[in-house]
Amino acid sequence: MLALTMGEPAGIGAEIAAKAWLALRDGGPAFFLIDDADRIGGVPVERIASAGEAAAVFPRALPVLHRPLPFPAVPGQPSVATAGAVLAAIEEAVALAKAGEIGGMVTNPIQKSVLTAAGFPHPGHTEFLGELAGTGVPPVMMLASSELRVVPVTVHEPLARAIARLTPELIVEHARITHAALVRDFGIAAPRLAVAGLNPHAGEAGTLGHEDQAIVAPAVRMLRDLGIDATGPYPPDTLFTAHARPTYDAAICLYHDQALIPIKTLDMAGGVNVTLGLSIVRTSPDHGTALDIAGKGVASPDSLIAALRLASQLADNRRKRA
Ligand SMILES: NC(=O)C1=CN([C@@H]2O[C@H](COP(=O)(O)OP(=O)(O)OC[C@H]3O[C@@H](n4cnc5c(N)ncnc54)[C@H](O)[C@@H]3O)[C@@H](O)[C@H]2O)C=CC1
Ligand SMILES: NCC(=O)COP(=O)(O)O
Repeated sequence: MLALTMGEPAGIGAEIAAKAWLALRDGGPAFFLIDDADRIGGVPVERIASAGEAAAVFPRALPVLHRPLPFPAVPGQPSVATAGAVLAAIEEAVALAKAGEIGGMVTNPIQKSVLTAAGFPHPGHTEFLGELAGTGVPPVMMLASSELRVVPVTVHEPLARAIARLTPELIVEHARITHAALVRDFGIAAPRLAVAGLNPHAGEAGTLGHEDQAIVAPAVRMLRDLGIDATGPYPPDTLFTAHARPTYDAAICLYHDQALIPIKTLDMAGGVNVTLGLSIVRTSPDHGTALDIAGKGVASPDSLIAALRLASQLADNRRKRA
């Protein structure tokens, strides 16, 4: 059983949750929604009092752990007034996962600017979950699809600051956490990591920037010394071609867009965001709140369905290895 959080109530979360239930009600994986049950439309809904009731309900209705909003959300118009409920749903799913009542949690997208305005101190779920369910290593973001897995070493920060923060140690730490997760959660016995360069042509032997030789290449050497099958730095413009992708299990990328542009361009509908390095399983769709189409009935549930399926697989793999 998986828990799905409400995400931003003014976004597409409730709509894609209902559509995902329609797609999965026969074959699963089963999930329940933590949200205000009164605002879920278009599908049969049943309130549940606990996670344990969800499995029996799922084949006939979308099970909802009813957590009322302080006032009705207006599609496309997020409000700081619902921030408390949004964050409480995430905390409740984490608590259920830590208690072993669910196999994992899937998060609907949050409107980060609104949560920041409400005083939320984290850039996103990833860092918040690191605080709630960390394992002594930093939480690491992975975006995964059937064609590509990417891990950005730096994430939600201005690009200039991200580049200034890059060190061999930071790259090695992210690559090690990725390697461990590929073994434990994805069931890959000997993962191959490809490390992207930073500059055009991975620095062209130092003539187009020093970072590839001074920071990225030493990180790759350190990883190989640790027994990890890491190679690079690779010129970023050819690392994601159809020819290159089958040669590695995950690409370690140096900043947010280096990782997310290729995967969203290749497979926006099938891409899933996974947080590595947690004590629990967490996935989410790769897209955001889509305020521009909220309430219009046109949102695609495909990435959420992929996130639910992947969370279920990761939970199964963890159970088997435990
Ligand atoms: N895991 C999370 O909580 C995430 C949250 N966000 C947040 O979402 C908010 C909006 O971010 P944007 O950059 O505008 O990205 P976005 O993904 O919400 O929207 C980008 C474009 O894709 C379309 N789109 C997104 N999901 C769709 C779907 N399921 N079906 C059909 N069309 C879809 C939107 O209509 C829009 O035109 C921001 O606050 C951002 O921080 C963004 C990514 C992940
Ligand atoms: N751009 C990816 C993203 O915003 C996901 O963030 P998170 O909320 O999963 O940390």
